[in-house]
Amino acid sequence: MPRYAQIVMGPAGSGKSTYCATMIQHFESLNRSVQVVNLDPAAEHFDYPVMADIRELIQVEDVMEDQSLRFGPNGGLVFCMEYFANNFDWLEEALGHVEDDYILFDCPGQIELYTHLPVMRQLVEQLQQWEFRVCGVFLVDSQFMVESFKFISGVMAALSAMVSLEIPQINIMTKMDLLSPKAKKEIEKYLDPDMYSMMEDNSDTIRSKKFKKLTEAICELVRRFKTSLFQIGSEESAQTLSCWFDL
Ligand SMILES: Nc1nc2c(ncn2[C@@H]2O[C@H](COP(=O)(O)OP(=O)(O)OP(=O)(O)O)[C@@H](O)[C@H]2O)c(=O)[nH]1
Ligand SMILES: [Mg+2]
Repeated sequence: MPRYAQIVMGPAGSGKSTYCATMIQHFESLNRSVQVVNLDPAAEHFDYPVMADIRELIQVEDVMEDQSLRFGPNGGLVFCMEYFANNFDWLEEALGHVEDDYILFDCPGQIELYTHLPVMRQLVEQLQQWEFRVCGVFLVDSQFMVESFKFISGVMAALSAMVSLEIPQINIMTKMDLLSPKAKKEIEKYLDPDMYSMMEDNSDTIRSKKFKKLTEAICELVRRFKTSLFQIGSEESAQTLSCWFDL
């Protein structure tokens, strides 16, 4: 029997740990079991029991205190994640060999982990070798997305993770309860958006022709990306993307 994993990603403070804690409650109410692995070596606390915690392997604080390394918080985190990637046997032992497991990986918020560093992809490949079916869950704070240009930026971050990991990915807007009444009224537009008409709505904001051209080029890039995803056969990811863009 395969095992299942969600890689829970997103910028700092987007709600990853809250999502994991909420999913545990949700699974419990369905009488199903789900386990969480904390992969944030700088985590201070979380509201869920963990089956494994990367801090047992390495902690950012220890790396920063090591005078020979001279890392700050971000460099320290990258060092920890690279150390983790070189020690996947620790994870293998922590996961054990329980069939039919469902595991959430609560990841750190440094966006570079999902854009150009190889560690998350290495993790995905390793999990797949251990016969996990892996999907990505990318969280973005909805408060930063209810304006067209911020929305494009959030979508690009999610897209980077999709391109980098090449796994089915669900993109989630979090903290909807904190939206202003006005933003709540407008949210439908962002759940099923038409990027080109959004640009028209904001023509006042786009003062520079060059900026408008750049925005159009980004929309076109996403449209082409969708096509190329179909070509390489990753249809599930392309369908997720189409939930964000009415292309
Ligand atoms: N109101 C509200 N607050 C939320 C929601 N999701 C998360 N929060 C709050 O947002 C803050 C950050 O949430 P976390 O779950 O710690 O975010 P994170 O992505 O794990 O953060 P890092 O691990 O530091 O990157 C906490 O104070 C949460 O209580 C939500 O849906 N609604
Ligand atoms: Mg967290």
